[in-house]
Amino acid sequence: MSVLIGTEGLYLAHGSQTVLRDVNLSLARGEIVTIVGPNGSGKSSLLRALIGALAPARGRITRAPGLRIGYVPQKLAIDATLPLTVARFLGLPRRISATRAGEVLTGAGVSGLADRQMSALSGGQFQRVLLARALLDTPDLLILDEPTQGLDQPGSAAFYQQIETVRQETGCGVLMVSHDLHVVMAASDRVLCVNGHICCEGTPDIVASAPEYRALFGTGTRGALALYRHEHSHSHGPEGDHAHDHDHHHETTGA
Ligand SMILES: Nc1ncnc2c1ncn2[C@@H]1O[C@H](COP(=O)(O)OP(=O)(O)OP(=O)(O)O)[C@@H](O)[C@H]1O
Repeated sequence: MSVLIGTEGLYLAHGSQTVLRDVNLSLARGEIVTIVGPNGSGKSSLLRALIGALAPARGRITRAPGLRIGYVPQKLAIDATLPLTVARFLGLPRRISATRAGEVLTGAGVSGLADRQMSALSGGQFQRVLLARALLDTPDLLILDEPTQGLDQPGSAAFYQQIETVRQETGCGVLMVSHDLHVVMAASDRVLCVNGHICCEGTPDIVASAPEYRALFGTGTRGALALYRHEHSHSHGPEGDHAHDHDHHHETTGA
């Protein structure tokens, strides 16, 4: 198994606030791993650390030599008044050939969009274009932060299907954050459930039946709007003797 990226005892902080504790993970080529967890649980911070945009407060991140990462951000605001075609957008900041633009758009499942205006794309098309941009460097690892935010259920399912196709065609590893619990459970090889630390992890079946996951998300994840209540209390050794109680209400949209 060829490990692409891993962490050992990783702690992340914003200023004096520790947002993630003692994260140990590893991701291999060809795997699709999804991170789930409530809002503010540290998911985006973890992705940002893995791409090198947030320095560890403690611990280590190891990357395979020469690892190429393609990143799809959570949000990308483009001025709607700016005339910018999809092909031009893909060529920022480095110019690319029309052939290459066509290739990555095809890889993202939207081959006909090159000449469209970015401002005229639907939410789903926009996300596909961001995916196409992430494919430009032929990444070994694709990292996606809530790539289906704002998409409806069929749109989300189609997007994840495209990720699966990319994985099959390129053999890359995929790490993504998602709130689409039902899709996550169907589309991932492994799931990491995060809430300030990794609460539980494993195959979707194992995670879905883990008490920590059920405490966060309940037993049914099929509703269009899942209201979940998180109450868990546990302690971690040997140094993390923090017992904590959470009592949050969260709304997950698009689930
Ligand atoms: N740049 C920053 N400066 C200060 N605090 C930050 C920064 N980014 C995130 N945080 C804080 O770190 C914590 C974790 O945020 P993060 O964005 O990693 O969570 P998340 O699980 O991705 O949340 P969501 O599901 O809402 O996207 C939150 O309390 C957040 O307010």
